[in-house]
Amino acid sequence: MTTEMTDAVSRPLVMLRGVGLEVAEPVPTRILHPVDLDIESATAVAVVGPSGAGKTTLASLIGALQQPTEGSYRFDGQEVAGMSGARLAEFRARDVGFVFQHSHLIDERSVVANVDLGLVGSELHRVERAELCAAALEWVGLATLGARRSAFLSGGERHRVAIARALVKSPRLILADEPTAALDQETGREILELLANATARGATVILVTHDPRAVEYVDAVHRIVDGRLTGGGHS
Ligand SMILES: Nc1ncnc2c1ncn2[C@@H]1O[C@H](COP(=O)(O)OP(=O)(O)OP(=O)(O)O)[C@@H](O)[C@H]1O
Repeated sequence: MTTEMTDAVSRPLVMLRGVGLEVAEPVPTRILHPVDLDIESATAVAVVGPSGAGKTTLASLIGALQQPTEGSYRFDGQEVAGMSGARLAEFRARDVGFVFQHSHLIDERSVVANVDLGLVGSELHRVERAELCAAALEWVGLATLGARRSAFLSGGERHRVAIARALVKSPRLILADEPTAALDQETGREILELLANATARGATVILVTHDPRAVEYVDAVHRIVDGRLTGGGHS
């Protein structure tokens, strides 16, 4: 095997080297101290730590929702830090599926129409889109609810739809920020399990969470305290 091939096989999907964030306004503030972090492809990891520690900030840098003020961020070997706004938007649209604390569905639309929002910008034919949406809904266990108006769903069902919307384009990365915070215990577990199972589809899953149960579902846990990654471990 050539060196290049070995690199391609073994390199992490997400590779951060000295990635940090300092904001200038209203006063210069260090939000994230330089972080080195590798996340392997098709694994699930949790980012944990106290409130205000910098978990969401780290996730937003990995999801390219904002740019670091220093360091190198390689996604599958490609440098993301320093990409133009248009290329970042392309990267997010193609490679990242976002799941948030609240499901952010459009209540007036059907379940399947909400899932289809995950394909906005794709050039797929309507029939292919419908097939992908149906497959995503089946995967999250809602195959029979496609036509239902989203306003009539339970909290757990809404989250499943949000996960289907994130997964429908088969992104390589899924970023879930506090996905269980608004759910009861049992439903929270189901959602954690569903997200962790996305690794079987080849997705890499990052869970930002306060939920101590999340560690049971992931391959590694990374802890942030006061804007510093204090070490990670495989669970
Ligand atoms: N753009 C910004 N400008 C100023 N302060 C910021 C900015 N982004 C984040 N912060 C601050 O940085 C700190 C870390 O925020 P972050 O949302 O990453 O924490 P967190 O660990 O996700 O917290 P929580 O668990 O409460 O959601 C907070 O004090 C937040 O107010």
